[in-house]
Amino acid sequence: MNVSVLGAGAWGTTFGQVLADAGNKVTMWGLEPEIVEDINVNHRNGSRLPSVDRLPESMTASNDRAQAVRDAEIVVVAIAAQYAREALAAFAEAIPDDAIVVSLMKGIERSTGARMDQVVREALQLPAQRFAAVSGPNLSKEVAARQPSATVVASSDPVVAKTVAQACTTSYFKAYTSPDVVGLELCGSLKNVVALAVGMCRGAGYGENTAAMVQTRGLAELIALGVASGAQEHTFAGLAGVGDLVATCGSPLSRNYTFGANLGKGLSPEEASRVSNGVAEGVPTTEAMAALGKALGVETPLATAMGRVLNEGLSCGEMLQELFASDVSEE
Ligand SMILES: NC(=O)C1=CN([C@@H]2O[C@H](COP(=O)(O)OP(=O)(O)OC[C@H]3O[C@@H](n4cnc5c(N)ncnc54)[C@H](O)[C@@H]3O)[C@@H](O)[C@H]2O)C=CC1
Ligand SMILES: O=C(CO)COP(=O)(O)O
Repeated sequence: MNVSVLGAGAWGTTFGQVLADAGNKVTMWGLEPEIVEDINVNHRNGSRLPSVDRLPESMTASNDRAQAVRDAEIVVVAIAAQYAREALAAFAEAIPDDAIVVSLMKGIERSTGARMDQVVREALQLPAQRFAAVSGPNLSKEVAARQPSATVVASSDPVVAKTVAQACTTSYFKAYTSPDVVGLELCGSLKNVVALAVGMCRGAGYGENTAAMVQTRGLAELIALGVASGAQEHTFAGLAGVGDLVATCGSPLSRNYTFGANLGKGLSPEEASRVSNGVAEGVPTTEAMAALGKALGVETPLATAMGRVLNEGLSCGEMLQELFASDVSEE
């Protein structure tokens, strides 16, 4: 198939390689002219994905929006979540009327509280049947090294989910399908907030018990928010839920975990941001997660405490005390 990938960051480029390995013709669109040139001339993305020496020949890149999506049967979006709406508006006229649009993004829009399925569909005036979301335990460097990994493709249309899953299936990358778009979106975006908190505990020097406590209580928050939003509970027990939580909360390859670890070591959010290699989506999503909890009447002690870390400079010890402050209650 002809597939266009909008956003030539670490994951956009890695997923482009997966699609090319699966036999598709892949056109990347990148904002940065030097990245587009690097892909076309050197078959590399040295700034965002330096671990890959040579990208497949069937991957090319363009700065020209109309040219990048002209023949697309599938358009994949991998842009930092807070900029997605504005960036996509510029593609609205150019994307072919029958193309499927796939979001790889894991964030909540801070200014509106919208999930990425909502942002993409609003920005492109896209019916639900032409949308799919992809989410799972997919640390880009590991997938780029073609280590065996799996993901989930969710769409309200099972044919669309299957089409996208087939388009990104390779000998090392396995895609499962799901009808639960809302659950998948919430798993992918909200686990980043938990990864910030677990990373913070690790950076501060705490061990397995503390990390397990924060990760598990975080999962409980994800499930409560998901169920109140109409998601299916079992999505949270799958690859996109527990699977991605385990990968992201356990790896220094995760930007969210690393951002949190730097906070735990005593860096301010601004300092942690400066040394971050790529977008840490959990930072703007923290506020959105706490706001979602308020709107749905769901308690979000972890997101609320992490919000205070980011906005008021709470230390890791103070953040954990916030979690301990509630009355004795059933788990
Ligand atoms: N890296 C990973 O392991 C994974 C990342 N994701 C998600 O995929 C999304 C993209 O992540 P990465 O590519 O890794 O991030 P990155 O930080 O490497 O790249 C971000 C991309 O957003 C683009 N961008 C930023 N502002 C823009 C604007 N105003 N207009 C157009 N483009 C703009 C940048 O040019 C860049 O291509 C994020 O939501 C992330 O959570 C999902 C799974 C795995
Ligand atoms: O979502 C990811 C792995 O599944 C990537 O996590 P980071 O965005 O924290 O690097």
